[in-house]
Amino acid sequence: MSQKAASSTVPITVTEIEAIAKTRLPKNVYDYYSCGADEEKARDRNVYMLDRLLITPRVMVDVTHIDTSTTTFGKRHPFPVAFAPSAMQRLCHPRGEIETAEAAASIGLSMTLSSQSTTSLEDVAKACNISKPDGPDFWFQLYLTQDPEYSLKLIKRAEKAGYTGLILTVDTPVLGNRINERKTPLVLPEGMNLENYDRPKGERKPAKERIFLNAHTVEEANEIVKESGPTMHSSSLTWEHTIPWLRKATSMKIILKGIMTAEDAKLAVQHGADAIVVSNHGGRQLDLVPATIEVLPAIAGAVSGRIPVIFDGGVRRGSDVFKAIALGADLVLIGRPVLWGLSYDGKKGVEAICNILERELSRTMALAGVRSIKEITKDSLGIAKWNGFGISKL
Ligand SMILES: Cc1cc2nc3c(=O)[nH]c(=O)nc-3n(C[C@H](O)[C@H](O)[C@H](O)COP(=O)(O)O)c2cc1C
Ligand SMILES: CCCCC(=O)C(=O)O
Repeated sequence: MSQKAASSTVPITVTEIEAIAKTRLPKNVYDYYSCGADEEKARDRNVYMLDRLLITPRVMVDVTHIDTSTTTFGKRHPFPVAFAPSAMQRLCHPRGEIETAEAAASIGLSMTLSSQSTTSLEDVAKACNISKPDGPDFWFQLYLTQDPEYSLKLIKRAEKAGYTGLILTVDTPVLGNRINERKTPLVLPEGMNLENYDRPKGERKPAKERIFLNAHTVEEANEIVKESGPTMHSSSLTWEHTIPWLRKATSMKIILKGIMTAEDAKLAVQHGADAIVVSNHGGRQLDLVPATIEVLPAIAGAVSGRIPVIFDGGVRRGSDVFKAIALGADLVLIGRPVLWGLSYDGKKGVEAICNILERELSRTMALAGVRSIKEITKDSLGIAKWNGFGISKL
């Protein structure tokens, strides 16, 4: 190894990039990004359960050519990773969501813009020319609001701007109990707004200076809605009404984010969802739920290839992507790693995160003896036996 390489300070793992981001972000912003709900057990379990899975490598396989690419909805992804929606990215970088979108476009990975973005959906679309036929898919994440007409306007705007998928987040009827956020409420600085919500100029922010258009309890929601009006999130989504209503409203793909059981996955298929995201919201909603990797096999089994199964929660290495694919995911979303990359070095930082994950995935595949995404199956995985020595195959 050359002296230069040996003394390089360039971060080479996602964890190293997070450590740098932590030193650059104000404490309350870092805490908001990193936190989970309640005792953060679900957030930590996502990572812990991925770590418990072991890879059982096969040798004497010619791995001279590794192909990490995959296709969903007819779009080719250079590797099976896309960006999860995450709110308020200008808190980590002055150009926030635009830098993230530029990184997505340059690497060719799909991105979901949060409805709670600090850059408007139109500005992101324009900056990155999201309708380019050879570019990646850009999806728009939606929290349905109390007033369906208000949501409808947002949906129409997203469609007109060129977003091809609508990710409806279904795990947030009320906000999870985020202890840090309750103790030190995060208030957006002057000049920063939730740009997709077209409140008339000068109208005050939601009650109690909440920046989230959501409440911690149903009682609080009923109180706040009187003051904050139609932008308040809805707690009344149902299988019977919500998907048919969305179907009428838009021709974008409808993707349900926050599915954690095989039963709900089947209902999503029955009600015509185009895809689901297996997600516990990065452990930020209900604490003490299973890790997403634990529920993935049953959900993938229930869906049985009828629609794409997208996965998120705790993915920090290429080997985590490998494990999720092995257990039935078609595509893997990363949430916090994008925020760490953005805080570290804007677009370049997000690209660095992607490059790290791609290289790690490709190396994992070569060392495990598989050559393509299709060849990654649960045959490559094992788990240490609870009560003794040895490995159980999954
Ligand atoms: C700071 C932050 C903001 C988030 N904002 C949103 C959001 O606006 N909409 C949404 O559906 N999910 C949101 N999520 C959840 C992510 O989309 C994703 O499910 C989760 O972060 C995945 O876990 P990971 O961070 O361990 O990769 C947010 C997550 C974080 C950490
Ligand atoms: C109402 C939720 C706001 C953003 C979000 O989803 C998160 O912080 O996890």
